[in-house]
Amino acid sequence: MTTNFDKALVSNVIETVEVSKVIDGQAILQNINFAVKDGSVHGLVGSNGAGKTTLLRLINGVYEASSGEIRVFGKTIIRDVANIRQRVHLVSADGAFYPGFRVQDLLHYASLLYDKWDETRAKDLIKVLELPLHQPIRKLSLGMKMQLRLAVALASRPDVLLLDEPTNGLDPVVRRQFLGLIVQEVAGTGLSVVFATHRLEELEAVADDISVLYRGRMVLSGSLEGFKSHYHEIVAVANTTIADHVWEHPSVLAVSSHGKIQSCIVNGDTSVLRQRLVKAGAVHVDEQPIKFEDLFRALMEKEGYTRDAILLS
Ligand SMILES: Nc1ncnc2c1ncn2[C@@H]1O[C@H](COP(=O)(O)OP(=O)(O)OP(=O)(O)O)[C@@H](O)[C@H]1O
Repeated sequence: MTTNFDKALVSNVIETVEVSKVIDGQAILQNINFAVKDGSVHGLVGSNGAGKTTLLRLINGVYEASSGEIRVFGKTIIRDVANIRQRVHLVSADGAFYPGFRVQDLLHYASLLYDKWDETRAKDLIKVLELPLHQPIRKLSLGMKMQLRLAVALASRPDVLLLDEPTNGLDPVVRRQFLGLIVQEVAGTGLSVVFATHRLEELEAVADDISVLYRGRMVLSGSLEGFKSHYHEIVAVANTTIADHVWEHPSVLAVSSHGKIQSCIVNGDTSVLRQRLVKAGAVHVDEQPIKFEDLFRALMEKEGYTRDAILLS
């Protein structure tokens, strides 16, 4: 039986409802609710080992959920993996390749595998990515292999592209080209993308929505615009250290101090805190937009995720 996908009827191309994954008795993901809007780029970030790859593998049907439900285009995926892989393409550095194949052999193989294979698109991509058609795949560099994976993925004309740390190993010029291709594809074809990465500045440039995982739990999910309008950085300059209790407010996510300059990340209205800071002796209080990277760090710190530097003697 094949699933009859009807993209036109759904606004979320991917939905996970209370999804958990247990491997060898270890809870890898717990009660994950995650939704990807049609035609959007959804960034997936988190600490190392948070469960990003596992979530992508669940969506692509590599893994089966231990509990909960995964819907692709509104349909539960459980027993239709082959059909899903025609429409939901996972690109990751450890994806299987046939190292003895030449680039052109792989393209031929992919053309037989994918129903919607676009030969013209494949040739164009190989050309712009400057990939050597006659070279065995085992002789390609890490970055070239990733570019080949992207070319195969885009030429297979998926509805959803799952990218697992796709820009690892790419030089800055190729990385920019790679991101440009993704954005172009989303704008031109309505492709939806889930983009797992540690490069938060890349996500700020391309993502519509961002979800943050920490130790198998979803700690934040929403639109990048929404985060930017809700979270702000308050910077206070004071001649003395502002007492800890002044910063203690439910809206304050994290506080940091650099001598006379102290700052914090605030969720929501900043007016109460600003007044408290002035009362506590701040001579200058300023509010500025937040970078997602700073919000991410503050969230991780709040979750208790910190690392000390290794001191070498
Ligand atoms: N097949 C497996 N068997 C046992 N444990 C696994 C397996 N796959 C993943 N894990 C564990 O699940 C957790 C989440 O791993 P996952 O690769 O999904 O995280 P990630 O967020 O992609 O990490 P990173 O950013 O470091 O790539 C880790 O603790 C990992 O060791």
